[in-house]
Amino acid sequence: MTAGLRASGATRIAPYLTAGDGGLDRTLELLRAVEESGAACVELGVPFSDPIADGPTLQEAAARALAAGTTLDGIERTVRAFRDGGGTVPILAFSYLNPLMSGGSAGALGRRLASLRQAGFDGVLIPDLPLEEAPVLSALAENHGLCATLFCAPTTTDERLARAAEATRGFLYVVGRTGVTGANTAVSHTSSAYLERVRKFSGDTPLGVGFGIRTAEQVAAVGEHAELAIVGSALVAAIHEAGSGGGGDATARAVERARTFMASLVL
Ligand SMILES: O=P(O)(O)OC[C@@H](O)[C@@H](O)c1c[nH]c2ccccc12
Repeated sequence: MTAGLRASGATRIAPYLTAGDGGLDRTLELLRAVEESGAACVELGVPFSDPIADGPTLQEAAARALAAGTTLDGIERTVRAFRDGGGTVPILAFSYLNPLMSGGSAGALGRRLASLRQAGFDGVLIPDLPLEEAPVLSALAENHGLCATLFCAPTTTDERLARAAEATRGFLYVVGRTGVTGANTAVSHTSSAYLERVRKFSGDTPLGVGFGIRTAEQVAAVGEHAELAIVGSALVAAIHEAGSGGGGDATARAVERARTFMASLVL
């Protein structure tokens, strides 16, 4: 995955989708649509009742997905169906720790990582994983053939940035600003000083910048320093808006909106 990102040259888009928002059948079609739209990789969000780092848009999307009965097993079946249908875009399970550990008994996390891999996931992104626990989790993920992608934020000290950059796999997720996710609190730019500081520690590791990105201009600005622009809330909101309400084929409208939104991110 890393080699592909570095080699491609241009900034690429990593869309975030909340799995099960609108139902898992819709998620399957959205995966196909974003792959066809040129996504570099997909963050597939596992809905959770207490998503502490998420703003209102993604909280609501998670609540809708849970209300629709979405489970991690169901999400795995969806990714399996996507792979069986020939889908190749890398998919990262974006999940808080709790759903991954909910098997209860010792070894539940390892079993879950194994089944994610079997389903066709390539990696995991766990926003509430403490850096102190990352080496253990990363080793476990690696044993199961998954990469564990770690985060840094503007408040991360140099010392912790060095550790995160060293331990991350795939890319380093650079949280663009403090606060929670959400396109409505977009910053017009993430300071170059911050991204240059991150780059000092990350070397050749690709950087993925996320939080508040919703326009092609922002994607281009991010592209001066990073390989990936991660787009969550704005895309999830656009899809939901197009796909809710009755009449006609709501999923077809949602999927079409995902395509036009992805296209709108390219200058
Ligand atoms: O929604 P935004 O502002 O576009 O930000 C990306 C984001 O959605 C995704 O990467 C994400 C969803 N939940 C998170 C929790 C923490 C960090 C990142 C995330």
